[in-house]
Amino acid sequence: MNTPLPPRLSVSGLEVAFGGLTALDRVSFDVHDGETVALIGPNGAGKTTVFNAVCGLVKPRNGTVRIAGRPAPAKATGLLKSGVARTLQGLGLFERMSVLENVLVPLTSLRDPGAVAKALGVLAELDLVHLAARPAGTLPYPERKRVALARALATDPKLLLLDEPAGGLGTADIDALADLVAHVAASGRAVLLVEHHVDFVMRVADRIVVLDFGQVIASGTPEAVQGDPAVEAAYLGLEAAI
Ligand SMILES: Nc1ncnc2c1ncn2[C@@H]1O[C@H](COP(=O)(O)OP(=O)(O)OP(=O)(O)O)[C@@H](O)[C@H]1O
Repeated sequence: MNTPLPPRLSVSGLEVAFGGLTALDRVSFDVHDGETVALIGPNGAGKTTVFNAVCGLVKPRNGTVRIAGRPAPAKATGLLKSGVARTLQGLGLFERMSVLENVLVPLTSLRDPGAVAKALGVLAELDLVHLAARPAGTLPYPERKRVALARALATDPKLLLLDEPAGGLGTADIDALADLVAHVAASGRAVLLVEHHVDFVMRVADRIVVLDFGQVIASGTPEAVQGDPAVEAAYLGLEAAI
């Protein structure tokens, strides 16, 4: 009999406090290979803190983060080696460096001998080759977002963490992004994304985990979560009501 594989990401009983503020309270969820999970919730619900805890940027008071059954490494290079890549809300591009140089950064830190070929490959996949020599800071926002995504995909991660990937994009770019995320998941990768854009979430997520005041108040398929009274109450009065 085959032993089932552990989830690509398993967050269990996560508790994070900032001084007297409990930012995460016993948060648990899994993300499996080939699955896209969206983490949603009102402002301040704790979504970014989950990402930061997964990446070792904040230390939980309690709970565990496991990547493919092993404790998550705390350092950036360790995470890359474990097959984890992340995009940031603020993109975090090196503005004066070229698009190609930005995408090379994680590959170089892994001392990947095929770095240039891989970077060019991912730039081609994201229709960015023609911009490879341009300083990242000179590009329009949607292209800069694509560069950040290319940089995250360059190391061929098994788990991709996307922080507000649809934020600031127009309809056509969001459509293209949704197709890309579907393609990434269909290739067997696990995707965890934080997002406020409800239509995008409903379109790409296999499952949604809803946070409010640091607690998971609902989780399930987009259809199940959409009709959940606790979710409606959490969003009550907010423009982004799901
Ligand atoms: N470094 C920090 N020091 C103190 N408090 C923090 C810190 N980081 C986050 N918090 C607090 O923790 C709570 C959760 O914040 P977090 O940024 O994770 O929420 P979020 O759901 O990502 O919000 P948003 O949708 O606005 O990005 C908030 O009350 C926030 O003010």
